[in-house]
Amino acid sequence: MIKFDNISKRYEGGHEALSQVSFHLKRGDMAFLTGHSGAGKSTLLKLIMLMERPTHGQLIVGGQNVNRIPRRQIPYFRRHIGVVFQNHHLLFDRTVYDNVALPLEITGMPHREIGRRVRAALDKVGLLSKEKLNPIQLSGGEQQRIGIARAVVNKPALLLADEPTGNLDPALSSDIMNLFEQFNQVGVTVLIASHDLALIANLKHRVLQLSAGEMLETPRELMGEGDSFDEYDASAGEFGEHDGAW
Ligand SMILES: Nc1ncnc2c1ncn2[C@@H]1O[C@H](COP(=O)(O)OP(=O)(O)OP(=O)(O)O)[C@@H](O)[C@H]1O
Repeated sequence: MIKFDNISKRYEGGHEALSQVSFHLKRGDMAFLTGHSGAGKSTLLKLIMLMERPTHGQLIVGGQNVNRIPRRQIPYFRRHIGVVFQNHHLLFDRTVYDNVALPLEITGMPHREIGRRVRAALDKVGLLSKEKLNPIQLSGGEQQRIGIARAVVNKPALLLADEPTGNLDPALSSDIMNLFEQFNQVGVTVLIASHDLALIANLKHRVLQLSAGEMLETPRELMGEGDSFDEYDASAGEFGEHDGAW
């Protein structure tokens, strides 16, 4: 699903944020990305979602060489990727429902289908009863769940998260990680950047560690192309009672 092959990234006028990073995350994998502040975690995620481009090396995401994806194709490429941020970027002048519906509205999906998918996503994060509220009326943990519902409403093959539990207490953080595990268990590939070493140690997933832009984990499974998005069967991601929506 994701294959970094000797990737380096140097920001304009800056130093090298990533140096010759290689790793392979296969379809259906779940991994954590750790490292000190400034180690390059956000940069690595930004390369995967094409918010930044590598300076050197080959990066394959969903079977596509990202260097060859033209700018106009980027919005279509991103539809396969759900992203969860620490500060969830919710719109506080819209309802919970509208926030989660946003990624579907821009695809021009029919309203009935949007309603079905939004409610399925809210159900997955346990917040179906809050759809009419404004996010400001929700707790920090609930707001983060809304951010997750919005990230998965498109049924992405790949879920990225940048410090998704940064503002939450340990119990809520653990709940949020359980949610990511549930999505992973139904086939979604998950990569989570996190500082929370205690939480990561408990969860026993693969850990990719960055230090000053270098990947410390011995690269595994570097051979072969990344798996393509096309092979991902979103219907395989079905769980819960929602009539086939997932
Ligand atoms: N747009 C940019 N322009 C120039 N330098 C940048 C830019 N974005 C990040 N950097 C630099 O690249 C390095 C890696 O930053 P990055 O945000 O990827 O680290 P991080 O591991 O996510 O850190 P944190 O945990 O603090 O968020 C840092 O030295 C940072 O200052």
